[in-house]
Amino acid sequence: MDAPTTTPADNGTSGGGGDWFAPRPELAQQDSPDAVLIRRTMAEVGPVADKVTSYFYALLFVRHPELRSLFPAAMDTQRDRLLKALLTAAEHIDNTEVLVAYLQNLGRGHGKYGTRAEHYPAVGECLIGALSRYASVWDAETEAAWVRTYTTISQVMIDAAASDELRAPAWWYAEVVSHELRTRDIAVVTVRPDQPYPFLAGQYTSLETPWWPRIWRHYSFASAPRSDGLLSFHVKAVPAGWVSNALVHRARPGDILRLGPPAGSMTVDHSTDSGLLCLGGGTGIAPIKALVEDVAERGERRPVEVFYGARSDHDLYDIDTMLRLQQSHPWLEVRPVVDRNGLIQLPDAIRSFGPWYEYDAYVSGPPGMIRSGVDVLRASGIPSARIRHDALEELVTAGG
Ligand SMILES: NC(=O)C1=CN([C@@H]2O[C@H](COP(=O)(O)OP(=O)(O)OC[C@H]3O[C@@H](n4cnc5c(N)ncnc54)[C@H](O)[C@@H]3O)[C@@H](O)[C@H]2O)C=CC1
Repeated sequence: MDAPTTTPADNGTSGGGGDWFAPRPELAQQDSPDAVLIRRTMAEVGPVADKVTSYFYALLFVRHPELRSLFPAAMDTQRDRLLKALLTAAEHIDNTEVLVAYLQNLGRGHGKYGTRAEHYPAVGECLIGALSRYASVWDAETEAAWVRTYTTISQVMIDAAASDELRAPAWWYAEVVSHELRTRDIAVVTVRPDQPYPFLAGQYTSLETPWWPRIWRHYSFASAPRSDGLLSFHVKAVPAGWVSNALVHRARPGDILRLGPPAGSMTVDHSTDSGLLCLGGGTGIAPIKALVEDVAERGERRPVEVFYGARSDHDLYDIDTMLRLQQSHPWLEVRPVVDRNGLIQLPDAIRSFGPWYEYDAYVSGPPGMIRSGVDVLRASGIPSARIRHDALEELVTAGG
């Protein structure tokens, strides 16, 4: 199961990185009775999160061996994703808007795994089995709160998946039509989906290669939707990244990949004409390029300022494309930012320009860069609600 998708910077799901059992005491005042019990359990099991996760999967596969084939053969990266997503959802049980958006997206993304409505009770039963074993207080009231919460969670996901099934396939096959190695470890991979693939510039998809079945990784679309229906991704092979290495070093034209549905809300708000301030670090430039194309296609003339960061000149693998776009569009400014021995990092560069408080901001790149980028943007006067980036939980696995 996926972790949260794109979130505005301030909704609380993406700021903290890995600590997924941490209670959120600042929300305690508005908590419903169920939320109080849910958070208490989460605080209690936090210190033994690993054990809870192992026990949860042990229960699931022993009691429901038929579900094993829905998960990858090697469970290392998957291991805490399902539980983490469920607990993230439970944590937001009182925040209907965030919860529903998050769960609908999760429900949609699950068709590609072969998840069906009847699997949800099995997962719920094992979730409760694992929590009840490790929580220090587990009484009838706590169990009832978890059952109610899980029922709400699964119902939203089931409904979203069902309504999506009527509109779109659970996954698309996509044939690699070109594979261009830009540096030793970065490739631009272009694919042709077997059916129309509707998405918005700035979104991402999940992708499975034929070499690692059932291992899905997230990649942002590197272009706005094109009239020929082709989709491009910028992929960097990372150490121990099975999918990324396969895509960079093995994929060739003719290979068939699978794509999940599009996700993410790092998209352009066309209802305003505010300027766009975009920070793209490394392959994080891909969705930024898509956003620029989107503004250009709409014929908008709002200012767009792109800061494109890389560790070295050589790593600015897409600078020619960005500079070409700049030449064609007077409203676009592209500024390459190369680290000087780590002294100046991408987010620092925006401090020398501005003012930015009237801009909408878009941040894309490694999780550390997104975190510090959001801090710098806030400090420069852009309200959190106008800073968009994909959820950090997604990016951690996106690296693989
Ligand atoms: N939608 C998104 O947010 C997307 C995110 N990505 C992610 O972007 C990453 C790209 O990796 P690489 O190309 O190896 O990037 P990289 O490690 O070479 O860094 C790129 C830029 O980010 C800056 N940076 C890195 N860590 C920083 C930190 N802690 N604080 C401030 N600045 C920092 C560097 O100074 C450099 O300018 C991957 O993790 C990938 O998952 C890729 C595509 C889309």
